[in-house]
Amino acid sequence: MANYFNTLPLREQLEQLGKCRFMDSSEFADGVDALKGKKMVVIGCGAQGLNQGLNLRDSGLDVSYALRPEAIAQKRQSWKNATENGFVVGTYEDLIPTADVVLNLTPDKQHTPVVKAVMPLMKEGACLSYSHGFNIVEEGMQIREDLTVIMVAPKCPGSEVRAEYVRGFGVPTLIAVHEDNDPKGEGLALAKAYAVGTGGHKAGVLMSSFIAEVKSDLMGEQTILCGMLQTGSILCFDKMVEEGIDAGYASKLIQYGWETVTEALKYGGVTNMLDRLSNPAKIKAFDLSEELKVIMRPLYNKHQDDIINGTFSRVMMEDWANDDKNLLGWRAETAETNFEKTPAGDVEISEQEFFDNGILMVAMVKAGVELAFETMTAAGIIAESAYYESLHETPLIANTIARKKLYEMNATISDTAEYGCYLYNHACLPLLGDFMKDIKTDVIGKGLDLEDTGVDNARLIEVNEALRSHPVEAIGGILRGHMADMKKIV
Ligand SMILES: NC(=O)C1=CN([C@@H]2O[C@H](COP(=O)(O)OP(=O)(O)OC[C@H]3O[C@@H](n4cnc5c(N)ncnc54)[C@H](OP(=O)(O)O)[C@@H]3O)[C@@H](O)[C@H]2O)C=CC1
Ligand SMILES: CC(=O)[C@](C)(O)C(=O)O
Ligand SMILES: [Mg+2]
Ligand SMILES: [Mg+2]
Repeated sequence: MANYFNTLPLREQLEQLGKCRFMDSSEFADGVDALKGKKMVVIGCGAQGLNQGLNLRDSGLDVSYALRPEAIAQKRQSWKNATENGFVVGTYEDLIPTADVVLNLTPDKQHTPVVKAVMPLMKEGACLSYSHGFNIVEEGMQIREDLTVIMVAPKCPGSEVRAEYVRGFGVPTLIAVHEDNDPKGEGLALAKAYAVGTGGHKAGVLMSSFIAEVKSDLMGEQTILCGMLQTGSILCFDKMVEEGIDAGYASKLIQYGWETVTEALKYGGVTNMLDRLSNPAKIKAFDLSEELKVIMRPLYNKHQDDIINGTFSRVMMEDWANDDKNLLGWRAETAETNFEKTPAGDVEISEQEFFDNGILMVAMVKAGVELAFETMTAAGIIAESAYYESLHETPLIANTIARKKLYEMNATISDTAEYGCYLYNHACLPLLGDFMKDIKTDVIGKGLDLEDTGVDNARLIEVNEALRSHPVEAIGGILRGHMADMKKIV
């Protein structure tokens, strides 16, 4: 097999990268009807598998789990996830032959062997679904021509796919039908019903392509969503402790700070997040983010370029072949960081204090969101997709850090995302070395010690105009307008 994207002429590459249409809510009027009475068999009861299955069942659909023999024999976590939630669990031989839709929710590294094992058992004309385009695009997996192949990709960690559904909302979702595998022309109906079943239609669904999804998803996770939050956590914690701030306070400010400041982002974009700061702090955060964007832009460009030309996938697959040596080594290193090893202190921090004492964190989120958005759209990703993949998903990732720090984030996201997060972190930590030397506690840990809270009006007007005029704010205003069911997280 070869990288499918690289076999295409530029014209088709651009066409596929540009597939992105925001779907009107009326297109989901049939709800889950196309899947009613159909057997949905999920392979892999992990982050996406369990949580998507819970949502689909609550939406009235018939969901069961086909697990690999050792998971059943050893009663592994995936077996516990499925059985403790009352799902039918069986082997591939038990469940696949009668399945109408097989949901491949195993790790990307396992997709080729899993699909090869399952395809011969699938009945004529069944449907195979993915939640990420890697296997089809980066590996060029060929699927039996009588099978329908679709993608329903939540732009969100598995745990929050469930959490937002339970709140009565959902998470932005990209759907696609693999053009080489839609023999009965039913792929779109199945994908739409699946997106309604997970609750994605309440947040927003894009008619996308396997290529557009994979080239944006890899970028989001390797930069703002996971990489920046990891790098920012480590740098901000070490700086605060170095400057004499109580380690427990520093740990708590970061662990819960990302969630607090990015909740403002989720509701009102970068503008609202910075509006939560005092005027002097807003200008300080703006200036820091501009500095960060200049320093980090080459790294964002490199990651996007490596994703587009297949270098990232090739390098990651070399690690797959090397028993995940880098992934496991970087995971172990992360666990040894001071931030991870310092529990959040038993100290009260008010919602506003997270902003006032987290100016640098706000600056890092602004810089990462804008850079990721700018770089994706420059590479041919359409604005709606870039918005979901940069701004909207950041608070959803921050929710995982609030639960159990970087450990929880890296355990909940896919192994592919975790690998990309560490790749970014390894490059960005040294890149920000000089920048961090000039950082003091007024922007992280203590807040500005303001004698004079006055600001220069011309500068403030300039900053406010710059905030509001960034393209991520324009598309964000439109897309958030369709999120009528958005709920507070607490
Ligand atoms: N994690 C996330 O939030 C997101 C993930 N995705 C995509 O969703 C898909 C699933 O990812 P994710 O939920 O993170 O996966 P997880 O790593 O959470 O879960 C994978 C599951 O698959 C099982 N599994 C592992 N290897 C095999 C194998 N060889 N054969 C059969 N089952 C196996 C594991 O169970 P056991 O080891 O017990 O057998 C585990 O339950 C991926 O394509 C990913 O890119 C998309 C969006 C977000
Ligand atoms: C959670 C999500 O959307 C990621 C980061 O793309 C992933 O886990 O692969
Ligand atoms: Mg993603
Ligand atoms: Mg991903």
